[in-house]
Amino acid sequence: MTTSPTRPIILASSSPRRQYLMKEAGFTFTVEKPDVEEDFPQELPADQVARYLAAKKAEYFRPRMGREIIITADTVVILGDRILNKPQDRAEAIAMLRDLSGRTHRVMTGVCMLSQEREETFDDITDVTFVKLSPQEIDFYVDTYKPYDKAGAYGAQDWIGLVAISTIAGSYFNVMGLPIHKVYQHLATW
Ligand SMILES: Cc1cn([C@H]2C[C@H](O)[C@@H](COP(=O)(O)OP(=O)(O)OP(=O)(O)O)O2)c(=O)[nH]c1=O
Repeated sequence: MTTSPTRPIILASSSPRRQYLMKEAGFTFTVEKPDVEEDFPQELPADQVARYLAAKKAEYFRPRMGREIIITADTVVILGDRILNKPQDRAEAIAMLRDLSGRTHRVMTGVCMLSQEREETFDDITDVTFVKLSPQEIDFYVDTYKPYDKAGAYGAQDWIGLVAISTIAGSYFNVMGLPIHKVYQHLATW
């Protein structure tokens, strides 16, 4: 039922979760990896960071674009007005999970679609509530799952998502890395 656009799609992402979601939604695409430093201006409001970084990843491909549609994305975790990106090391991962424990945070994924003629950027928000986690549970998770490639130091699809997420308001797949329902809607207009 998925009608892929007539132009080839490049999913420019190294995230296996994004590749999985695009495939399961029925799209045909090739994968390339953006090689971009994921930094952003400090003065940028937290709710614009995901879209900014998605657009930055897409810009990387602009000089080499043919007739494809490039799709890039970026997922950030926002706690209060702090952005939690990927943890640099074990200590930072543990600190992030201690902060997330027993509280509600916001997950934003920004998506950028780029062709030679058109650029579209959008995002999606999911509010996620964690139960309280013990220091032992946090240590176990970090040491076993090594969530260094994940924003906020956790994967909703991992053990911690199963035992710690009490409520989700919004798209679960957005938390995993791609608001696939919005990608589907937007691609129908390309
Ligand atoms: C919060 C959360 C994040 N994540 C992942 C999604 C993203 O892959 C990652 C955030 O990093 P991103 O920079 O968004 O993506 P990436 O570096 O993995 O891939 P690329 O830039 O090549 O597209 O965290 C989960 O898998 N589960 C979760 O619950």
